[in-house]
Amino acid sequence: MEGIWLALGLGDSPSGSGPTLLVWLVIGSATLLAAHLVSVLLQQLRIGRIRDKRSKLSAAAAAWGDSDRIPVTIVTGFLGAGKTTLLNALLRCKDSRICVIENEVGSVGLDHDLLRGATEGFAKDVFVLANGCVCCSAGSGGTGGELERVLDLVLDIALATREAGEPPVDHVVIETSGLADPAPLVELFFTAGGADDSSASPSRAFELRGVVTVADAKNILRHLPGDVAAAAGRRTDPADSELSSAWLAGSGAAVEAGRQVAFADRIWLNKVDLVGAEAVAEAERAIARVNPMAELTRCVQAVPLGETREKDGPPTRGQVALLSAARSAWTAPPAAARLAACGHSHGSAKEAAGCEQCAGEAAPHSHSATEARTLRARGAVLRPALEAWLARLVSDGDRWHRLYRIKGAVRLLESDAAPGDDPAWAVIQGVHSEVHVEPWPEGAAPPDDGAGSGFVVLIGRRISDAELAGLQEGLDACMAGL
Ligand SMILES: Nc1nc2c(ncn2[C@@H]2O[C@H](COP(=O)(O)OP(=O)(O)OP(=O)(O)O)[C@@H](O)[C@H]2O)c(=O)[nH]1
Repeated sequence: MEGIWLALGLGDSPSGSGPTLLVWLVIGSATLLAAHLVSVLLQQLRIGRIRDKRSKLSAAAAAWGDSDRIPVTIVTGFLGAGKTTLLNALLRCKDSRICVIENEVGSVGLDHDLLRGATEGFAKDVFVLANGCVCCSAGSGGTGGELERVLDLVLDIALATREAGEPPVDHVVIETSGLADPAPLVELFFTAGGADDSSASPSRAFELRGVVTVADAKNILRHLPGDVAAAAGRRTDPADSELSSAWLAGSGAAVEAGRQVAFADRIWLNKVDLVGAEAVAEAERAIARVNPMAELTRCVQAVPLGETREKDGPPTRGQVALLSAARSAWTAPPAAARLAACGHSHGSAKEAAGCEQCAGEAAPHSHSATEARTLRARGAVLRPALEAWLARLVSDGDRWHRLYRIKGAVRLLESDAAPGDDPAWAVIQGVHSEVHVEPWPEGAAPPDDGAGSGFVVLIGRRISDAELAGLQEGLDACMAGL
């Protein structure tokens, strides 16, 4: 044993302690190795199970007739444009069974709670993608991205309901996060649904009906690349070729907003109540420069102008028509344009030039330095203090420019609350300088944030740690009793 001790380079074995230490070293290494082997084995078993399931679903999808395909609509649009408002209306379509696949940005999700509130009493299914970015999780190959697994699940439900003779799934609506690039999603369905598709992947059971982009009439010019916006207004008018090359190169603060408009079949120009006629026309010109093919509809609360919708009533005829857009209404963009529009982070000039990853569907990428940061509520907050803090938050310096979206769920006490009163959950909704505290939707479950006391998610650019710490202090100061 002394010899081994010396061979290990540990010097002389202190009498009595050397062999014991060595034994512990050997036991420790063996335990680590065993744990690693068990984890690899479990992972392999899991992959095996997923592959098994996928091949069963693939076989079912291959036998699925063209007319049986489940229609899919992708609803996209920049942060705060009104996607959830539109979905809440669509989910009240009593006569059809709609599956919603919901994807959110931020470490704590909120939209699905709000959607669940809307689905109370209706036969709907809402799936939430745990991964922060639907465009990064789609089509990652192997056992499939997260979206594909959710589609597997929807297909499974569709097969089971069909066998049981229950009402079939009529439509799948995928709501992307406000920061998603819809291109990989569109490609997932485009490559899996065509008549020439021989891959028989489960996504063949779905048929993309269209991409609906909700645009915020008040803020779209801020989000589209500056040169596109400028060309739509009265300031400059660069030649079309210059404009499109600048846009395709990914200039501007939020290149995703440009892509969302670019991929649309239909554009819901929402929130026209917040701006004048000239600003609406300017927004429409900017949109048309990016995507002159899309059908454009002016809306308030995601309801087309000229239609009325009762609160909590069924969707309007125009809203329902969104779901029935024919597949022929859209075409995949030319590959060259997709590559040029990439704007992803590349590790090398070679990658950037060829960008094969970006031509694929699962390349992780940066979001123009846009990020979601979370503040934690450490207890119930007082409404007047919260409202004053929110007003300061969006009026301090240039912050409102950098903050695209504020979303939160807090437990709120009114100013006249008496000791012992229970706080009520409330929603914080903010888009740039506009921020409101709204009642929690009736029937919606409280958010599951782990701590149960609420949170505020800030989505924007250049939110430093120091700034975040200052904002956390501000929120802490809103706590009742502090
Ligand atoms: N004034 C006005 N407000 C609207 C309109 N449509 C929606 N809103 C409000 O705008 C805020 C954002 O709407 P959402 O439907 O949550 O937007 P979203 O696109 O789902 O937002 P993200 O999930 O952050 O991407 C909410 O407070 C809505 O009530 C509208 O037409 N006019």
